[in-house]
Amino acid sequence: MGVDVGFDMVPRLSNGIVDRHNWDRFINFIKECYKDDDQVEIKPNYFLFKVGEHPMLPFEGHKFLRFSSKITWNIGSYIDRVTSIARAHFGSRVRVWDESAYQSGHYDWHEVHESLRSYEQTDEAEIHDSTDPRKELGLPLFEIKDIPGKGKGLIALSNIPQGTRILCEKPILTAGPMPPDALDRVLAGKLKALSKVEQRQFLSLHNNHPGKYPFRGIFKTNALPCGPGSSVGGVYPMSCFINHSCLPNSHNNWNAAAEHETTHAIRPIKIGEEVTISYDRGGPSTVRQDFLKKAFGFHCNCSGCTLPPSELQASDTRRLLIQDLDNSIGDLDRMATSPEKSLEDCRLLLQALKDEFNGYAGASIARFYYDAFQISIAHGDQARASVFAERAYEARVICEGEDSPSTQRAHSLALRPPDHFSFGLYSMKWKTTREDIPKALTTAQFEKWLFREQS
Ligand SMILES: C[S@@+](CC[C@H](N)C(=O)[O-])C[C@H]1O[C@@H](n2cnc3c(N)ncnc32)[C@H](O)[C@@H]1O
Repeated sequence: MGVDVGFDMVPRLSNGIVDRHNWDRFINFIKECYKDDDQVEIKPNYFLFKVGEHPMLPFEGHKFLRFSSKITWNIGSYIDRVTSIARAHFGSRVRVWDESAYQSGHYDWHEVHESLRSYEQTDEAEIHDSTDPRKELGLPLFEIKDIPGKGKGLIALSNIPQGTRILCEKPILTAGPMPPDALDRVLAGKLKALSKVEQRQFLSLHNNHPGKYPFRGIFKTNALPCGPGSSVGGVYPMSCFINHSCLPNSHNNWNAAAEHETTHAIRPIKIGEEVTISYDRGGPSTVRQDFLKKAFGFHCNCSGCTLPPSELQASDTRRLLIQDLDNSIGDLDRMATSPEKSLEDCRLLLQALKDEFNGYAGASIARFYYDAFQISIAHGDQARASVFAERAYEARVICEGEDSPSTQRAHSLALRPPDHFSFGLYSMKWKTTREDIPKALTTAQFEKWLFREQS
């Protein structure tokens, strides 16, 4: 017998880039604190504290639920110190409990023992990440190669973890919309002013529209919009070699502040795999196929378009659902009068995106968490707005990096939701503060609270 004391991580950490980064900092801190202590042993996958009941801290934070032990003569100072370091890194997520004060932990012991067992196994992707010498040495992550049926494309030379910045480039040139002859003339003028190397880079790009206006043809085939919906396009030395997939593994983004284009891995990419982005505008496979044929002159044979018939039908249904939900979330009258319905649509849409993109929906996830933020803050709910903005931030870090203005904006809104212009715009009927974010719910309960689901 005896009483247990310790802390639980509530809600548990995700395997996303932000939580991983915070956990790594915490683990490094622990390592530094106990580097001269024989009672703390570094095992391949975790720290083992050889006091009390030998509590452990794994190197992979998403596996961690609890640090605790029965009270013995030598454990107290270890529990206290690890708890205060954890608190400094994770704040109110660290839930302290003490059975001698009639408090019990948040998780049941079955869950905790399962998490402890998982410490022994290392995730396959992480083995690749940590042992890949190319990444360590800063060597190129890809090569440009001929790809059957697609012209050239980018092939990964190493395993690329989610969130990695694969490319960051300034445009060779940019241009806005204008009639074909004028565009060709403008481009010819811009080309003349470039260096020989840049001229060669531009002229080596693919042209889907050969004929009267060769410069315009190259531009139309390759230009990436300078921001969502922008009519100005930019042409890049390497980013323009990235081919399309309807289930892309990467996301490209124009950073207006830095005036550069980035490409980030939105899911882990295996060595030898092609790096892909999406050129399409959504919708079911036939609509995507028509668009890609008309705008880019190819028939898409990506893994999303070549699913077996029943799976393709399910995917098409999800894509239509995503479009319908997107439209209804954009209805401002509904957001004002029935915000709970708009929020429910966000929940359904996020679930449909996760199902359709196998958990890696990239920037769409950030966009719809931001919609959920707007719905909440427009009715005065700072608590939920803050959580939604934090999730939009985490998704943006993966797709665009910390230096993107949208990422930074999501981060500051997570800290100060009322800074948003629409704070209380429709009502204050959901009024809360950030202090009202619940701290003692299970993950499932927390999600229900977040989306205001009736139980
Ligand atoms: C921006 S370029 C991409 C690089 C191009 N493959 C090259 O060799 O320069 C766009 C063109 O690449 C080709 N392409 C891109 N994605 C493709 C895909 N999934 N299947 C076949 N062709 C593709 C099409 O010809 C398209 O017009």
